[in-house]
Amino acid sequence: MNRSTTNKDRRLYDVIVLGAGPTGENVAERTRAAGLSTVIVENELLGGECSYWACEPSKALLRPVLARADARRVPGLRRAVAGPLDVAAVLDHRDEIVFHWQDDNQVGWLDSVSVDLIRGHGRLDGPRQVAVRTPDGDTVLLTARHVVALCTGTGAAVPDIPGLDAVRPWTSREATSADRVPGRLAVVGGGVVAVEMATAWQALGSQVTMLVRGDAGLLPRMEPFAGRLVADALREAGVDIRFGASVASVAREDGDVRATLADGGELAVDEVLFATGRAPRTADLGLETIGLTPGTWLAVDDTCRVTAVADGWLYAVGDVNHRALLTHQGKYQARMAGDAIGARAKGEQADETTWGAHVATADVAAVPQVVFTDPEVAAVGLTTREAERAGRRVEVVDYDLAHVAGAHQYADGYRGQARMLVDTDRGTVVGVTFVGPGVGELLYSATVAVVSEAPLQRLWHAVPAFPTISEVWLRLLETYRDRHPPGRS
Ligand SMILES: Cc1cc2nc3c(=O)[nH]c(=O)nc-3n(C[C@H](O)[C@H](O)[C@H](O)COP(=O)(O)OP(=O)(O)OC[C@H]3O[C@@H](n4cnc5c(N)ncnc54)[C@H](O)[C@@H]3O)c2cc1C
Ligand SMILES: NC(=O)c1ccc[n+]([C@@H]2O[C@H](COP(=O)([O-])OP(=O)(O)OC[C@H]3O[C@@H](n4cnc5c(N)ncnc54)[C@H](O)[C@@H]3O)[C@@H](O)[C@H]2O)c1
Repeated sequence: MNRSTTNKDRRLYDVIVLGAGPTGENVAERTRAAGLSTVIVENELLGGECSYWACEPSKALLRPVLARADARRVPGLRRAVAGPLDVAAVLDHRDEIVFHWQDDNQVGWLDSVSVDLIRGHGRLDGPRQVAVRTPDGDTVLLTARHVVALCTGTGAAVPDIPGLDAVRPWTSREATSADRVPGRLAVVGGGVVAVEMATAWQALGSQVTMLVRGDAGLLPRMEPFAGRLVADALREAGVDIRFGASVASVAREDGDVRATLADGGELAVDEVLFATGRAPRTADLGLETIGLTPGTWLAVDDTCRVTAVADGWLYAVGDVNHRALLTHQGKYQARMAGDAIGARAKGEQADETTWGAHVATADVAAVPQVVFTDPEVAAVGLTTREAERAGRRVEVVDYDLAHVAGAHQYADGYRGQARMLVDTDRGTVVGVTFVGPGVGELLYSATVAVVSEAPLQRLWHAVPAFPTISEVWLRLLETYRDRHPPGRS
């Protein structure tokens, strides 16, 4: 007997959320807070990629690496931290941070906000309809009175290279959950996952080789000096970085992974990590039942409503809409979209004005990101290249962080760089990039400056404490002022 066709359970909710990553959880919390009955469907672990195979475990691996690097730059402390990392302790701590890949804590939280949970794989089955295949083979049919919110995130995108399946390469999942250190690790890609994981595994004992296609350098979406400073530091740490290196094929022979490069070169390693970007988890979501194409990113308006669907019942929030693939942006979108859903369900107009209560304006104007390498990279708003492409009139203000008193205190021989982009028409800050040890915690100040569109004249009154690295703000303002003395047109 086929239980899936006989054991059907039908339920009605105001809101159905597919995917209980950080985004889905926050959508559900907001729609519930608006008084809407809400169910969330999850087919792996509550907390999503971020909690178990992305942000949390990667930062648990990186924190000791960065803390040790910082300590080694403090006179009087260097010798105390000269030894290798305690790898077993680092991996144990990582396991604790991810709750040993158990989600009981999150289940308690969901209960506390009165959101129902159905475990299983959800698929759309026509407008406002969702069919959930549960782990025991039953099907639960859900109907949404108001909204279905797709928050299904992304998985690793791996290129179609001959031999790849047989090699069983690492993706971000293995790179964040591995329980032993490969002797030799190849990292394909030069983006954020690649640089963070190269930093972590090199420090944990692997000999890391980075294979980076093209000549755009590392972190190609950021200011070029960020990738240069990170590359310099990775090389000093012993990483072999090969630019212009494309992998043509891979094979596993006698336990080794052998990568053949497009230029004919070869590399033998114990594991290969493909850190080559993300793909939306929309291939098996039933998109075809509502006229959309499976496997595609879902384009949305600023309230996260899917633009290609009529009647406004479908939202796509977080990574899956491709606006900004970051946990904090997904949660921000979730707050805005969840409140918009609540308002619309009451028959009210959503506030869609720029920076309004129901729109994710920051996705296009002020996305903050910290890359947890040594040195850290912290950036928000436009880069110089993005400003040029958008035809924005900006002035670039650079400052060497090594000249800031707080940086001297922070580390002997501090190396770092800061860039501020000033909108010359409006006299406001539209982009900031900091590179250097400890700059991650400076980023919120830059985010507030960009989001508040505070005139530079007012920022002079935001006095940074002496002697902190945040005095770089004063130096950036002075640099700009000295180029534009009063009275000079
Ligand atoms: C290695 C790595 C490190 C990262 N580090 C950071 C960082 O430091 N800071 C940061 O801001 N971002 C970081 N990110 C990005 C961050 O992980 C994502 O932006 C974030 O997880 C997106 O959240 P989400 O809820 O949209 O999707 P996800 O976290 O992917 O969650 C989606 C959920 O939906 C579930 N699901 C999918 N399809 C279905 C279905 N059909 N039915 C039921 N459930 C389904 C999945 O099982 C999953 O639980 C990192 C990413 C990687 C890969
Ligand atoms: N600290 C953080 O905030 C953090 C950390 C990790 C990941 N993330 C987010 O997760 C997302 C995914 O990160 P990612 O590093 O996987 O993607 P990415 O898009 O940042 O980088 C992908 C890299 O792979 C390269 N690449 C793509 N296809 C390739 C191919 N076929 N062969 C060789 N190289 C190829 C690209 O040129 C690029 O260098 C990003 O949007 C990032 O913001 C954030």
